[in-house]
Amino acid sequence: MNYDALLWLSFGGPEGPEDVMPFLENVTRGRGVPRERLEEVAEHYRHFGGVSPINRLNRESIAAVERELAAQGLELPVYFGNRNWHPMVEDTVARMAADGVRRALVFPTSAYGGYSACRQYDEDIARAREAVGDGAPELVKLRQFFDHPLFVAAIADAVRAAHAELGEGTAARTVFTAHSVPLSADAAAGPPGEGGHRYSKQIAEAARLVAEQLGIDEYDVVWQSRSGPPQVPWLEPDIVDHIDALHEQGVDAVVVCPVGFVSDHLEVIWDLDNEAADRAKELGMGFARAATPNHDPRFAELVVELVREHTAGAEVRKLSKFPAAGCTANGAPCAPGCCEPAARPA
Ligand SMILES: CC1=C(CCC(=O)O)c2cc3nc(cc4[nH]c(cc5[nH]c(cc1n2)c(C)c5CCC(=O)O)c(CCC(=O)O)c4C)C(CCC(=O)O)=C3C
Ligand SMILES: [Fe+2]
Repeated sequence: MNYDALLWLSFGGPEGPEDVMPFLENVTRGRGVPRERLEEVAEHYRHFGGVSPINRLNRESIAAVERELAAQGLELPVYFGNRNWHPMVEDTVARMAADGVRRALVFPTSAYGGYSACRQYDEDIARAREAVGDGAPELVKLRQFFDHPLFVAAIADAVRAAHAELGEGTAARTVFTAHSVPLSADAAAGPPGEGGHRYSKQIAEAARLVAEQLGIDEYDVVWQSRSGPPQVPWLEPDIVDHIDALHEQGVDAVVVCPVGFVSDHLEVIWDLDNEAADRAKELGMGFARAATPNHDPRFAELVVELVREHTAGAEVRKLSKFPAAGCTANGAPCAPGCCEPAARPA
């Protein structure tokens, strides 16, 4: 096999109250996020004792992937590194080099394109290799998987289960959510010359594929967890406002599916299970939240299948017409100028 390891690359999250502010400062450095927004988000973390579930969830997924690799007879050690919190990717890549890893595949914990969901993970790879210097391993990032049949099937089953939770006979509206991004970032998503909006178009496509599998014709795609200064426009509507709008239209129950995320990290459990669920309750609406795919056995199978595309010539399975993007070496962008970051406020 031409690869020595798999690097699991994620966002990171605090693991105690004293981590919260330094973590948030890492996330927002140079991004013009107002102090009040940081204080507000810090409160969300403190509500859970300053511990985000994201690192634990990643460790659980890694264990499942290790079992799946072993079951398929693949000997590939898995390393874990994050963009914003320990284990930091720079430290992990240094350890990989010390362990003699020459070439590794990288699984980013985001299924989509766009700056925050794809290109920023390339930047993390480049930064980590640069920090290690000579002897840093070659790092090949796995492709976007929002349209992979295993991903779509796992989410479709989760949406079906959430509808079942509300009970037979409840006609709940299915609402897909993803992390909002600045409109300028979405406009710049994708290779130059394609018209942009790769991120929001891929979210819409994933939602369409899930709805199609379930035979659902009526559904919505909305956004959550907006950040940044209030004067900068981000993708809308927000899920909480959308619940109000559905209520006004006479909809009496919703199933919310966070199709933009792979695990129940803090933005899912705060923004959906608290804020959106509370609003639905206030309005007397039924509310159920579809599980994210990380605990579904198909998620580990998906990761191993993406690995096998590189190690065993496995078929590149995908359900959409979007090109298979995001697979790059050593942090290069997919194409020059692909998914450039939004202009930062001075
Ligand atoms: C597209 C997207 C994804 C999905 C792709 C992927 O999964 O990678 C994602 C995931 C996540 N975002 C997360 C947390 C945060 N995101 C923030 C801020 C921001 N997110 C953005 C976008 C995205 N974010 C953007 C454009 C900003 C503004 C700052 C900037 O321009 O970069 C902030 C700052 C405070 C605030 O919310 O204002 C926090 C704390 C966590 C971890 C939660 C946990 O700890 O469990 C995860 C998985
Ligand atoms: Fe975020």
